[in-house]
Amino acid sequence: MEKQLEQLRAQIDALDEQILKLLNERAKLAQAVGHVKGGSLIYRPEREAQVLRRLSEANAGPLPNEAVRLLFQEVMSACRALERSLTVAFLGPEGTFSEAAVIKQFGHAVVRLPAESIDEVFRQVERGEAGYGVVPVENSTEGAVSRTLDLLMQTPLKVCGEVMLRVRQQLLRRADTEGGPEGLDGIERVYSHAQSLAQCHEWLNRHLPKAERIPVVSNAEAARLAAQDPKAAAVAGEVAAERYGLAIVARDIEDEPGNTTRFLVLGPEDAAPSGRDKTSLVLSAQNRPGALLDLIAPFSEAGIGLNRLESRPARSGAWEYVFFIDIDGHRSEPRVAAVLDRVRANATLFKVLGSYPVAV
Ligand SMILES: O=C(O)C(=O)C[C@]1(C(=O)O)C=C[C@@H](O)C=C1
Repeated sequence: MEKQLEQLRAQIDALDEQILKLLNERAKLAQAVGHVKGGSLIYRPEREAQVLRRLSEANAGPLPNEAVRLLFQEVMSACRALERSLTVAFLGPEGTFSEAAVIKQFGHAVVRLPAESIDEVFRQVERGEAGYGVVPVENSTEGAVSRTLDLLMQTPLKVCGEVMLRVRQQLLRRADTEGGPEGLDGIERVYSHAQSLAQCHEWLNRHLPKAERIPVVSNAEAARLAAQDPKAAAVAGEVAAERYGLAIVARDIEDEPGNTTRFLVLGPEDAAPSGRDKTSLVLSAQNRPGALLDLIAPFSEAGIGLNRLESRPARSGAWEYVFFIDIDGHRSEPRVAAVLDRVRANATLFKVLGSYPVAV
């Protein structure tokens, strides 16, 4: 057996050297691309999406596509960092799902800048303190993040990407609590972000009906508080458990098994076409019956899929609404551009938030 192991490991060593050589060749090409680009934007979300999609299609296994995606996102992250270092702002503190979304989209070779609020993420990118920002926009269980929608209306920034993150909530508690970390005994308080509490509403009703639910600014803050209080637990992600040294006493406690949060990437420009894109818009119609349906009719007439419609009060105090709409396609495709012109002509407010690749 020893002999066999040795032989196999020698083969792995030889392959690792080849992979390393190839990776460095790739890195040199990325550096050359960086020189060709000159002073223009280094981060090209459409190209990164194309690379990841192509490799998923080419993948013959046994590595699953998810692993291939992760590995190559890190390869591109490292290559990109050779061209220029990127700073990405997100809703902090460290250990939140927003940080996990940054890593999923940009890899580890970026500077991650935790911000205190969604407003602050927008401001940091607007002021140029961060090149990009990542903000949550909707959750499959809880719906829209209204603060993000309100800020999107005003910002000069563009949406240049989206990230889909499967959100798994854990119940965390100090490992040294009475009865050991296995039980729920003695939990009088549960801290978490209001959205996470809502996502685990049924589970908490069933397992901790008497515990007080205390909403705090973030899941990471909840974990920090639970680490100081033996009678408390926190609902948060696995990264928060690691960061605050807490035990996971119940796993995957979200009520919806497919619980997913969608994040948007904000930057100075939107993305070029990648072949599979979305466009986000905000518009408003006159305040009369049927006005919205008339306004969006051109999309279905042109066969353009409308995959999200969210309304927010226009803050005019007159029961007027603005509508956030995501459509299939890139704003530069002639078919899409023609319909956008038609819709713009009839809208009282019209803003293209950006076109970007569908999440990979
Ligand atoms: O193709 C480019 O424009 C590159 O800079 C190379 C590369 C890559 O490593 O593949 C790196 C950064 C970009 O965001 C996209 C792709």
